[in-house]
Amino acid sequence: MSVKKDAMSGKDVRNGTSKHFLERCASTNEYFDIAFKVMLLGDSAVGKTCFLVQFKDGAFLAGSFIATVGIDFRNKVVAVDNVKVKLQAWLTEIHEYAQKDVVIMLLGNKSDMVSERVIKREEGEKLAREYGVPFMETSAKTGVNVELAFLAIAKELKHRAVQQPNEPKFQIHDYIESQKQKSSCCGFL
Ligand SMILES: Nc1nc2c(ncn2[C@@H]2O[C@H](COP(=O)(O)OP(=O)(O)OP(=O)(O)O)[C@@H](O)[C@H]2O)c(=O)[nH]1
Repeated sequence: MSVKKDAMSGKDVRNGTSKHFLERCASTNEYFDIAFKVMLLGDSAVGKTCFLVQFKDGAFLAGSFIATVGIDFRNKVVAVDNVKVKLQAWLTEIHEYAQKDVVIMLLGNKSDMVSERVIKREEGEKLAREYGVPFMETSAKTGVNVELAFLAIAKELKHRAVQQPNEPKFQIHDYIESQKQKSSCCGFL
């Protein structure tokens, strides 16, 4: 999962001032303060669409698998410390290089498929350590850690965008370690 910053749409959220000019998301009708783009990257069938649907609608898309062709585009607004952050997700292969300040997280999805596990949790943790990114195992089916993955990204982005001078830096690794549910994984997003 990776995220890059979007334009602030002309709102004044600098230094955490309370001057938030709420905008409304056209597709969900929800108000938000700041918007960021989220991209889910991974091999076909690892569960990117299901992961997003679980986060957005709280439901699992069971049944026959239809590969996404083109861009699958959804919006969701999450609240972080009273700031409404809009996350847009682009589900497709993204032929674009990430910006330097991109926020990246490694997810091992399908953690509910215990007996069919093909990748050890330790392997995921090792890979994440090599790249210096947070890692967690998730399940789009049961919902384990789905909300947390998006919330951690939203918190990191919000803290970067609306950082108070005396506020301690948000530690995404620590936050995830304290919040994540351990489970048993198969495909990497
Ligand atoms: N058991 C289980 N099955 C899952 C999970 N996530 C997705 N699936 C199943 O895996 C298959 C592929 O899921 P998709 O979400 O369509 O995969 P995708 O990564 O979006 O695939 P592309 O569109 O080809 O990129 C579907 O049959 C889903 O029902 C999960 O967490 N657990």
